[in-house]
Amino acid sequence: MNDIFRVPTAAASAADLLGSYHGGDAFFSSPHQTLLAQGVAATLPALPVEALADAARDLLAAHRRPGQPLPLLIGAIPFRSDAVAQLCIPARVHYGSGSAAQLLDRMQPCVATPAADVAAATATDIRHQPGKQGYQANVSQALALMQRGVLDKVVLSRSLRVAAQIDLPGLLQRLAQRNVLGYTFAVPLGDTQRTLIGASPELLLARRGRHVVSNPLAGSIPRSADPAEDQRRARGLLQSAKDLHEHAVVIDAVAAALRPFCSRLDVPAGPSLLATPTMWHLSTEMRGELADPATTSLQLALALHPTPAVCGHPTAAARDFIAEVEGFDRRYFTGLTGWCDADGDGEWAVTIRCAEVGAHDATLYAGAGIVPGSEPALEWRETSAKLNTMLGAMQLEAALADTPEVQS
Ligand SMILES: C=C(O[C@@H]1C=C(C(=O)O)C=C[C@H]1O)C(=O)O
Repeated sequence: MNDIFRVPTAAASAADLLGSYHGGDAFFSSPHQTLLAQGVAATLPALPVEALADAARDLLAAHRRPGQPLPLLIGAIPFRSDAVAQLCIPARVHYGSGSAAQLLDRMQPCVATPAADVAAATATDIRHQPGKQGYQANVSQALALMQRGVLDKVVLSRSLRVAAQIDLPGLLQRLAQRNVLGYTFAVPLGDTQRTLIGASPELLLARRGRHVVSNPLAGSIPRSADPAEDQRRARGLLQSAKDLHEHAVVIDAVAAALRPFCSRLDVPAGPSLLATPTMWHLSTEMRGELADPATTSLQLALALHPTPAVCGHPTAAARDFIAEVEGFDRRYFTGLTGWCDADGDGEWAVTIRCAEVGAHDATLYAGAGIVPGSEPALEWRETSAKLNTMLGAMQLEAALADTPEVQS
């Protein structure tokens, strides 16, 4: 777990900050620290991704004021390198400490709260892109390319558009309450009146001083409500040759990208299990020491992005295949969400288990890693289980179960 952050001056509890969130604020919580950011002091201009880290460093340096809190940038970076990042220096940042247990205690009343914030979304209000057949055909096509040696791994995803009016504070509270060990976020997307919101279990990169942590996840199976079956699935995942290969592809790529920045990098010999309320994942936490303490968390995160956990391997072939077959724009899904301060410290989560929420609709996303041995029907089921993180918090699980496969 990312435990390199200890809140220096805890002005509020994480639960207080969650209770203070309003649409238009930015919110980011990890298991050890919570940030609530309000207002905008400066916005990073639209830039090619290669220019982002230097521009961020310059903007943050220009906003350092003696005697004032350290400025930070918070926001989201899209999956594609040619799309626009949403990063700003907020006018005010409130820091909260908060263990998972504290959040749980404080948020318990939410469990009993009825779904007053979702305006009766009905089955016909849900649009799949692609639908089940199309998604499974994409998986089959990827497997054929793998047989020809063109691809080693590719992550194929799908989206769901739900017509509903969603109360963002209520949704954020339920996401945080249900995913206390993850990274819960809300980022306003410029002046579009849309918000990126989610609860990711995956830490791409955290840096504090010289210490860096990365915790990639890859290789997954849905949880079961039956405890014995749940344990059987977890044990099976840890022994599955297909999933261990899918995981190793990611760990090798992340370690190779991080190593040039580090004087030391410790990579465990094999993965462990990580549980979310909906999924089991194979997880490897690597820790290192930076060779050059001037390397920022944003610079490191961009050097790792996109890992084969969200794109594939080789990267360029996987990216091309995704653009060709997926049939929708991922936008911020499978990008990065987090923050970086003027000292270069920061936390960047992989933007998954998320939705883009507008005034009258939300688009939800989920993907799954495809490697030789993957089965199209099981990958569809895996992505459905991943969608349940958001659908559950929106209290729409039942609506999805009832819906016919309506494609947009
Ligand atoms: C792409 C997603 O998840 C990614 C893919 C995983 C997998 O295929 O096993 C696991 C975690 C994430 O790295 C998603 O949740 O949408």
